Amino acid sequence: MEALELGFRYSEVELFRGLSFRLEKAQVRVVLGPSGSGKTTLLHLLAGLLCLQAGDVRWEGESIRQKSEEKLARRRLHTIGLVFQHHYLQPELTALENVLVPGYLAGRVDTGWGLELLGRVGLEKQAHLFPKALSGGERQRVALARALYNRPKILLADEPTGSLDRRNAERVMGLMLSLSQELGTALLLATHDEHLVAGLPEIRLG
Ligand SMILES: Nc1ncnc2c1ncn2[C@@H]1O[C@H](COP(=O)(O)OP(=O)(O)OP(=O)(O)O)[C@@H](O)[C@H]1O
Repeated sequence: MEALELGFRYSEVELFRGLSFRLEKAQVRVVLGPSGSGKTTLLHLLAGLLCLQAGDVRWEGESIRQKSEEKLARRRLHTIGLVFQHHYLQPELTALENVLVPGYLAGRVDTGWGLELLGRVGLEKQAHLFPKALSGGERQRVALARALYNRPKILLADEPTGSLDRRNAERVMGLMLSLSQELGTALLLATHDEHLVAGLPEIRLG
């Protein structure tokens, strides 16, 4: 993924301008900046969820600028995995069914792979539980498994540990780093928590 001279403003407030960087296969970068500096906005632009103003975003060398909503949505399924501060699991689906949702959307459901991913995040025994029966850390681990189901090229994570205690935050962080390395997925992680990501290469806003 490539960001080329990205700029964005909400009316009078300019969040950033001339922001360029590349994310290669399995590369990790952290977006740091105070509250309101535009971390979420940047991730939404990179995911094609917000209209570009200045500059461009390229997925695997291809500009997303001219793509229709429909084309973008189809490409996004295989290109981008998303994890947010809130897990956004479907309450009426089990952990396994939640992990399989991107597979349904992409027309490629593989229960074995879903179970394997749940195993990788330490939740094989919870596969058939509903989200309400899981702890906060467990729900976020299901959300991570779901984000990786289609083997995306890039995982975009927006404050993914923001609602977890220290121990769970470190566990989710560790899993995100190890699984994305293993699958060759690049990771771009926005956070306030500088301690949790100390030593990782950063993009600083604000
Ligand atoms: N739809 C919108 N219309 C106007 N201003 C907006 C809109 N969405 C966000 N903003 C403003 O843009 C700024 C950046 O928001 P953004 O959510 O990207 O920041 P952030 O760095 O992710 O913040 P936080 O760390 O608090 O989540 C904020 O000042 C916010 O109020």
